[in-house]
Amino acid sequence: MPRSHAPVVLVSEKLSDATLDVLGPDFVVRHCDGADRDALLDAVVDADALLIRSATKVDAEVLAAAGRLRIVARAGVGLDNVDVAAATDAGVLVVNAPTSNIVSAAEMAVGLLLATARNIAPANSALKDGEWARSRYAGVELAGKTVGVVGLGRIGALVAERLAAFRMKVVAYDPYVKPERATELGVELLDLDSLLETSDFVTVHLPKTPETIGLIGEEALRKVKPSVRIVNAARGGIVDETALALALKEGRVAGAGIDVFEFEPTVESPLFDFESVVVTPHLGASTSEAQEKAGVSVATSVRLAFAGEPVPDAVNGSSLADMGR
Ligand SMILES: NC(=O)c1ccc[n+]([C@@H]2O[C@H](COP(=O)([O-])OP(=O)(O)OC[C@H]3O[C@@H](n4cnc5c(N)ncnc54)[C@H](O)[C@@H]3O)[C@@H](O)[C@H]2O)c1
Ligand SMILES: O=C(O)CC[C@@H](O)C(=O)O
Repeated sequence: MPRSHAPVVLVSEKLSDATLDVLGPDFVVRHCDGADRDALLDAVVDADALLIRSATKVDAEVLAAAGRLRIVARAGVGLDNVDVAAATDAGVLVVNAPTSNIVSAAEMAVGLLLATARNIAPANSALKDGEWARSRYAGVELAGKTVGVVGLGRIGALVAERLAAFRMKVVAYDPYVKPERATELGVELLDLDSLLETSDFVTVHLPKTPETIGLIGEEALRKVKPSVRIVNAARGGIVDETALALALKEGRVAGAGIDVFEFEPTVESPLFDFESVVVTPHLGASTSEAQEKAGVSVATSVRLAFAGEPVPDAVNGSSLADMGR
């Protein structure tokens, strides 16, 4: 492809160097800050492809500004920041990298769960502040406890396998999963209420959809054991932060591990008031391995698309030709 005719790829978030290596000289790569709305709206005007992570919101306004756009490639799993229906209407192919960061996300959830069980974060802070507080930070074991996995998809299944190795009983709620899959994983499928009533830990691995927003909210949090610890490394808003803060305050929940927030980026949440809550700034996919896989995956998809080939990870068609491009 001669450089003067090379498609313009707009990269709106930090992606791995491997992403750019895969694109190579066949593409003109430009960068902008996808979280800066005005900068994004300006830069997208002459982009043929847009490469994003979770902080760039691709909605109808961005798609309308993007006169030449043919593909949006999400270097990760969640597509809640992309209006896929509007992209389809605009003839824009949407792809993600659905397996790139699942191991990292699962390991993060297990890490948060262990951190909440053993008070690792507050004990660390207290000791560094000069306090040797052994009795204050006594915790609980995982072995013999029940963990409820809400959403038994790719990440939920990896979490289930890992927590079974800690000798936990694993139960799950996922009305869309095949019972044979649960059996294969050694997981008992339950309805949501039974999971909430019986679990010592609850870990959420759902996509953010109108159905899942607030699923773990006031009503659900009135059904849990007071000793429960809740982990959300899926999406902010699936666990309602205000309802969780109230449940913690009233002693209806013992602790939580939270990687994702309703509004991101944020430096405020009612959950920050609780020592029993460990928080991280959406780090589930932030490992060198996951970022390399995600970047290579989306760059490969972009190459395939512009070569007129089918793109296996496309979610609203299979090639640019399918989108009338
Ligand atoms: N913290 C992070 O950095 C990070 C990293 C990767 C993914 N994620 C999030 O994790 C989510 C899950 O990823 P995945 O790869 O496991 O997705 P997946 O599609 O493989 O699994 C999601 C599961 O949720 C189930 N589900 C959907 N709607 C449901 C509902 N209303 N009730 C119960 N179950 C429902 C589905 O049947 C599916 O089994 C992603 O959508 C993304 O938002 C976060
Ligand atoms: O872009 C990120 O770093 C987060 C990705 C993660 O939340 C996902 O859904 O894949």
